[in-house]
Amino acid sequence: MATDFKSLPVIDISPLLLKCDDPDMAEDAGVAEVVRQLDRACRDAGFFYVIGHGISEDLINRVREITREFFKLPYEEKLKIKMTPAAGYRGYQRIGENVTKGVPDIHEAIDCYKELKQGEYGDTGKVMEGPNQWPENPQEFKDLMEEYIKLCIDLSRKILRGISIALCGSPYEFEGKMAGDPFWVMRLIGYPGAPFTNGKPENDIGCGAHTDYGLLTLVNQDDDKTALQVKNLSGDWISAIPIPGSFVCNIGDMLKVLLFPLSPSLSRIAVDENLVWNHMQILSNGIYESTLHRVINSSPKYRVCVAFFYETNFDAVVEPLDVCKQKYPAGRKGSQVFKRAVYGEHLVSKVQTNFAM
Ligand SMILES: N=C(N)NCCCC[C@H](N)C(=O)O
Ligand SMILES: O=C(O)CCC(=O)C(=O)O
Ligand SMILES: [Fe+2]
Repeated sequence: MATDFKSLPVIDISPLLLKCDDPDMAEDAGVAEVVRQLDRACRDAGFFYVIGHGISEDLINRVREITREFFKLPYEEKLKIKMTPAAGYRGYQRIGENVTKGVPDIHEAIDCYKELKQGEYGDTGKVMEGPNQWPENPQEFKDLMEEYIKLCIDLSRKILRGISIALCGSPYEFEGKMAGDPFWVMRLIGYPGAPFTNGKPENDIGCGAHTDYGLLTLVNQDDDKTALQVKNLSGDWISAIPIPGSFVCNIGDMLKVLLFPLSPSLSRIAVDENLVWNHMQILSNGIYESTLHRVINSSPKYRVCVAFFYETNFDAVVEPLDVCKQKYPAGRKGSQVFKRAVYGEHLVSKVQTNFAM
């Protein structure tokens, strides 16, 4: 994030969706306005709400409700789809099992990932191999989620056409070699309601401050609790107050990489706090950054969030787009920083350190 934003912008992307299959879409006035708003939002906050996205509010709500029902099941039932390294880190994890910066997160979740063909990406890919583990009951669970995933993939690709135009003019920078076969992650997450002590909610950290790993995240959150917080330049936490039917959308580490040029000696994203580059950040030569965010559910009610992460190809070598190097040869802060990251390596290094098992 580059500014002291006090709220997150709302972007109606319907003009972009109308034209997004037209190679000349950038010349359309409606598209140009959406692109301007996306660019502003990515520079200022790295976060924005998306409305006019064409995914029915009914489906968005059903996906959260069926997730809520699953988390209500007895623990033994949930353990039938337990997440383990042998299962490619896919499946159910209990409260406190996911760890962020050494602190257990107060959430439970089902993690699923694009299914990889055996051996497709060598040793790195092997870590993530395995079929997704879906609950047996209710029966429609898997079908509903698979329908939702398809729509999220499609929507993300379209939003990225707009962001691509914002960065370099061509709508297709995030297709082909970079993200023509996009990896994706979906986390179905449940945050217990805050316990009350002495009449005050005890604010457990549902998910500690982090950035997301890939290109673009679509957050589908409960309408009636405010819990997701985004850090601005001054260090204030700005709440992503729910807007029913919207997605909270944010850019991840790979876009950051695409925008900033990495030290040639670094073959993967450095773990140092100040050197963490999101996909989006590398791709954009630092013009866009992935923004720190966290979750605190201070409502007494259980909160559900379905987060969809649209990433580059698993084996994409992400480095600044040529156009970004030309436009911003010295990077955003005036110092030449060359960065490059292999997305799959970044993901695996995260996943392997995310769990206390
Ligand atoms: N696939 C994504 N982006 N998951 C985000 C999870 C963030 C929390 C995780 N423990 C961490 O420390 O990264
Ligand atoms: O629960 C939320 O609102 C967001 C969760 C999140 O940031 C994540 O899973 O990466
Ligand atoms: Fe996140």
